[in-house]
Amino acid sequence: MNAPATPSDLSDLSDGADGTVFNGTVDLPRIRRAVREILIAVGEDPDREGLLETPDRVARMYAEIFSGLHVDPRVHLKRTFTQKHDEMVLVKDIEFSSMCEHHLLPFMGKAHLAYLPNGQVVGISKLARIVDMVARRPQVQERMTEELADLMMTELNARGCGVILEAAHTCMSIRGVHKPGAMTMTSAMRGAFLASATRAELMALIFSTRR
Ligand SMILES: Nc1nc2c(ncn2[C@@H]2O[C@H](COP(=O)(O)OP(=O)(O)OP(=O)(O)O)[C@@H](O)[C@H]2O)c(=O)[nH]1
Ligand SMILES: [Zn+2]
Repeated sequence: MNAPATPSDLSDLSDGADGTVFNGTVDLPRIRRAVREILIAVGEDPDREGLLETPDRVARMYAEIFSGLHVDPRVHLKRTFTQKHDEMVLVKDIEFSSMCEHHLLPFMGKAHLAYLPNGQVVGISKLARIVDMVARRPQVQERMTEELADLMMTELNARGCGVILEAAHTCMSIRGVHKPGAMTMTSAMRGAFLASATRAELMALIFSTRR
């Protein structure tokens, strides 16, 4: 069996076997071939009119929703500016959708990102940008939560940070255990947010104003 292709393998290639061009990071022709195989395996006819373009659509879709594998979210946290503000900064209700690595089905919900600045703050949109980037990978919710916390803590030189994700997993609703409405909550606390008072303040800011 061939070793899985890495981004650097693919970035050297300009054309796929069927003459189409790679986007530099994702092997689109390979995905097309695989989707065609899946259609045959489930008993479909990939040559019927409605399915003719499906392998290509799915390939382009995966290139989009897994684009976070080929980018470094730290770029968004490089530009900080001096601002006296010793209290918590929280951006809450950042909507995201990601892909469960066990079933390749979406999980989607909201991310809440908070940090305690250390003389420098970052543009608030950048916190939403790192959520978007990290979300576009196959993963489990716990890892996504931890990665966001580590990114903020390290890149912002923060005194502390807290990340809370709440998400619905379609692998738990449309199949398997069939529990639509179940929400999975995960949190990752670093530095000053490990103190119960700071953690409690964060929870109150996120959840107490909700109807
Ligand atoms: N901890 C965690 N588990 C997840 C996440 N996404 C999916 N899962 C779970 O991953 C597990 C995979 O379990 P398996 O027994 O290997 O797979 P399965 O037979 O398809 O399991 P069922 O979903 O129970 O039908 C399931 O319990 C999923 O609910 C996630 O983000 N975090
Ligand atoms: Zn799943």
